[in-house]
Amino acid sequence: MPTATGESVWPPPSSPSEESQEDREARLEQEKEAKRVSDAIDLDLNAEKEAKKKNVHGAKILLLGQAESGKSTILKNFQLHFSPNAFHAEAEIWRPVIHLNLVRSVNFIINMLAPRSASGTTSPTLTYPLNDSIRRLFFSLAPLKSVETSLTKRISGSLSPVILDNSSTSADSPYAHYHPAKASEISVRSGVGWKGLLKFRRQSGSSSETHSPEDIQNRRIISACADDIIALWRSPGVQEKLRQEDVFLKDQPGFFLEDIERISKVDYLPTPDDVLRARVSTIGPEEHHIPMENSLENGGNDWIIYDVGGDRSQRAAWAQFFDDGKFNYVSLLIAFNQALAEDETVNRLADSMKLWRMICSNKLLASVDLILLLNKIDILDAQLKAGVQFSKYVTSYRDKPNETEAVAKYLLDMFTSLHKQHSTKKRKMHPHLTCAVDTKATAAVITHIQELILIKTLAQTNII
Ligand SMILES: Nc1nc2c(ncn2[C@@H]2O[C@H](COP(=O)(O)OP(=O)(O)OP(=O)(O)O)[C@@H](O)[C@H]2O)c(=O)[nH]1
Ligand SMILES: [Mg+2]
Repeated sequence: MPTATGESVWPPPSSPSEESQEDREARLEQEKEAKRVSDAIDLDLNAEKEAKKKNVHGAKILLLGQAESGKSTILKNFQLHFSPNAFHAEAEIWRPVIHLNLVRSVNFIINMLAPRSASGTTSPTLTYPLNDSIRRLFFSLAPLKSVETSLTKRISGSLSPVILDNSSTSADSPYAHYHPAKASEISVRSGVGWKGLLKFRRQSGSSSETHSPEDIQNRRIISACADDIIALWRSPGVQEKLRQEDVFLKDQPGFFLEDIERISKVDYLPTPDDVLRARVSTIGPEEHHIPMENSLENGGNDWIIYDVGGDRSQRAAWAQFFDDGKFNYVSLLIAFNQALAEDETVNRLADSMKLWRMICSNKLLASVDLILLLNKIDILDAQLKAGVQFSKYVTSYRDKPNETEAVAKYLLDMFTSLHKQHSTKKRKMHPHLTCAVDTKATAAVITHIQELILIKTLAQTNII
C-alpha cells in the first residue's frame, strides 16, 4: 500500500471498520500467538541475563570429605573435563610431585629396613639382618634423601613444608618421616599456590624452573637410581618385611614404584592418569575457577569448585562455607575401610557417617542439594576380592554377601536413610559410586551433575 511519500509498508495496517468478524478473530488469534512467542523470547533472554549475572549456568560446588577421600582428584577430573587443553598444558608441573611421591616411597622402605632400637629410634650401632645386596642398595640410593629435600622445598616454596603428623621419630632424625605403616606426605597450603609458584618459576627468566640446574640434577639422580629402585622394590626380603609390618604400599596414595621405568626417564612427561594419581594433601580451603574451553558448555560460564583439606585439624575451616546461598551443591566424598591417618582408632566409615550427619543436619545448608560420592569403589572391590570381610567393619551387615554390589547398595541405603533422618528441610540428594582415578567413568558422573545444574537453573528461572 503506497504511503503519502509513495513508500509501501508491509503488512498493510488493518482497517477494523472494513474487517469481517471472521478476519477479526483470526487477527486477534495471530496477535495473541505473536505476544506469546515474544514473551517466551523475553523470558529466555532474561533467564540468560540472570544466569550470567549469578553465574548459575556454571556451578558452584563445595567438596567435603575426609583426608584422602579423593576431593582434589575429583577436582582434577572437573578440570580435565571442562578445560582439557589447560589440564594437558600444566601436566609438566606435576612431575616434581610425582617424583616426590616416588622418592618418598623409596625412602620409606629404606627407613623401615634401617637399624632401629627397641624404642623405635634409629641407631646406627644396632644391626638389622640385611643381606649384602640390600646394604649395597642403601648406599646407592642414599642420594634420594637429598632429592626428597630439594623437591619438598621446591613444591612448598620458601615456606617450610607442612608434614602431616604421622612421623614416629624426632624431627631431627634422618628418618624423621618414618611411620610404621605409611610413607609421609607433603601438604601444601592454599596460600602458597604451589602450582602458581612452579608456573611462575617456569615462565620467568630464561633458565626455567623445570630446566633449572637443580631440577636437571634431581631428574638425573632419579634416572641413575632407577635400576636400584627396581631391585629394592622387587627384592623378596623387602616384600617379606612389608608383609610382616602389614604395610600395603601399593594401596597408598601416590604409589609410583611400579611405574619407575617410565617415570624415571629424563624426558618424562606425566600423563593425565599420572596426574590423577599424584598425591599432595590440601591445607586450607581453595577456590578453583574452571573455565569452559568449549564455550557451548554451561553457557560458557566458569564452574567454581571449592576444595578443602579433609584432615581433622583442617575441618574447622569448613564452617566459613556453610551458607546455602553460596552453592548449587555440596558434595561429600566417602572412602571405605582404612583408619584415618590422623587417628588410627577412628574407622573411616564411622567418621564419614558422622560428617554426613553433620552436613545433613546443618541449618545453614538446609536448602542446598547434596551429592554423595562413594569413592574409591575400585579399592573396595579389590579389598573384598582379597578376602576383607565387610561385616568386620560394619557388624550390622552380618552375613550378607561379601560382594561389591551388595556392599555398595548397603552403604548407599545407609547414607540415604541418614539423609532422610537428619535433614531439617526436604531437599534432594544424588548418590554415585565413583572411582576418581578412572576419568571415563567420572566423566559420566560430571555429565550427570551438569544435567542436574541445568534442570535446576531452568526451574529457578521458571522455564520449566
Ligand atoms: N584407587 C583409587 N585412588 C584414588 C581414588 N580417588 C582418589 N584416589 C587417590 O587417593 C589419593 C588421595 O586423593 P586426594 O584427592 O588427594 O584426597 P583429598 O580428599 O583431596 O585429601 P586431602 O587434601 O588430604 O583432604 C590420591 O593419590 C588419589 O590419586 C579412587 O577412586 N581410586
Ligand atoms: Mg585435597
